[in-house]
Amino acid sequence: HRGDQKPSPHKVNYASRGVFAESDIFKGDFILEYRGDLIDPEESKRRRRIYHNSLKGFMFDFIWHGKFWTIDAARDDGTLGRLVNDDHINPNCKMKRIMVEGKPHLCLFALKDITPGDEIRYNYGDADCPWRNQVRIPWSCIRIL
Ligand SMILES: C[S@@+](CC[C@H](N)C(=O)[O-])C[C@H]1O[C@@H](n2cnc3c(N)ncnc32)[C@H](O)[C@@H]1O
Repeated sequence: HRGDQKPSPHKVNYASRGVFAESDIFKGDFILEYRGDLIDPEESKRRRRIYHNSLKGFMFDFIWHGKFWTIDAARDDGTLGRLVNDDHINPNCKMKRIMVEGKPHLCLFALKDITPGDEIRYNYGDADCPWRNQVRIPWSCIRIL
């Protein structure tokens, strides 16, 4: 859905995409995975150098076994994880690191019951997210779990 077509309970008025519940989701439910390329810091740095600013906002940095990793979801593969927006004040879900066959996956779980029409949002973390200060710079947010 586009955020400007469906009313969001968060009342943030920016022209962008977001993810909205179509059915009931219950506290603790798995919602979706943040899918993309799992890359190391060197590759992450290389891609950040060549990416347009608008693509950098799809790079999700996290720490796993004491090392930095990135899931790069810049390529639009049709999955929804890359379209979920930030809410650092009252998020309704949380991104967690899940190990599957020795590799980390980023999975979103409901923090509370979510009803149809609610926008799905998680806290991007201690990130430098310009929109949190009401400054409209629509690019680059580095998330660190
Ligand atoms: C992973 S994308 C989320 C999907 C994005 N809204 C889109 O349409 O592609 C992250 C980007 O979404 C935007 N974004 C996420 N949360 C936001 C918020 N609370 N307010 C304004 N922009 C937000 C920022 O541009 C950020 O770099």
